Amino acid sequence: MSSTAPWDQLTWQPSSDQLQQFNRLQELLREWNGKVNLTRLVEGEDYWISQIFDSLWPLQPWLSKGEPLKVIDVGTGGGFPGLAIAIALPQAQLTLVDSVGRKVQAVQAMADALGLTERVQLRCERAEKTGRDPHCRRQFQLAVARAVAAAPVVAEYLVPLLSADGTALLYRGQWSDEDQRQLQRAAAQLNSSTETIQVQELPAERGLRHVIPLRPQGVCPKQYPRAVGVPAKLPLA
Ligand SMILES: C[S@@+](CC[C@H](N)C(=O)[O-])C[C@H]1O[C@@H](n2cnc3c(N)ncnc32)[C@H](O)[C@@H]1O
Repeated sequence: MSSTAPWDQLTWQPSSDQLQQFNRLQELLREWNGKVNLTRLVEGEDYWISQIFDSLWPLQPWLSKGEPLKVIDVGTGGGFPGLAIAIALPQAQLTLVDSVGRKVQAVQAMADALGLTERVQLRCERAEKTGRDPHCRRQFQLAVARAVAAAPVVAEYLVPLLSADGTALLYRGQWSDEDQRQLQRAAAQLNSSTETIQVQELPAERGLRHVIPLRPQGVCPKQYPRAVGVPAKLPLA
């Protein structure tokens, strides 16, 4: 890592053990990327800024509290933001979901190699199924998704998973007023609402990032998420 650590911009700093785990995760990604196409963001600032920092900057309120927490990462792909969160929040239980079996196997192997087996559970399934499973529905204080689908689609995946006091974090690059209007319409149908948008300029001129928090306003109607494929085909907005 370069001497200008990206988290100098955050209120949270990783411990030396956590830094070692991030380094180990980078080695594991290199190893697994040779077998499964997980991510192209593995080296240098691609890894430290576009993967680790970008996964963690929206979590500062949770990072500073360090309380026990159930977190779900939907569409985890090569393990982001989920594995970075598991390292940064040692009190958290993580559930990572992806529908692609070979990615799930690789991320499970990486979690095991990092000593996270006890706290990280992988599920190979569509998010529409996860949201209807009573073991998952309304169970999570934090539900996150990065680069998975359009925001109204992601909202339909995440909101049914939230506990009454839970928060969904939708990681986005660009964000427009029209995006916000569409998401608000979708959120209302899910009995939830958007909170203040978080904005962060990534270090090393890697662009602007937005995270849109959603909070439940009551119980999510039973019909959501709809059947596999329907949220993406007929987005709520
Ligand atoms: C572009 S990748 C992003 C991976 C990771 N979140 C990241 O930011 O690097 C999107 C991932 O979402 C998964 N995905 C998309 N729709 C899904 C769904 N309905 N259920 C489960 N996984 C889904 C895909 O299989 C893919 O691995």
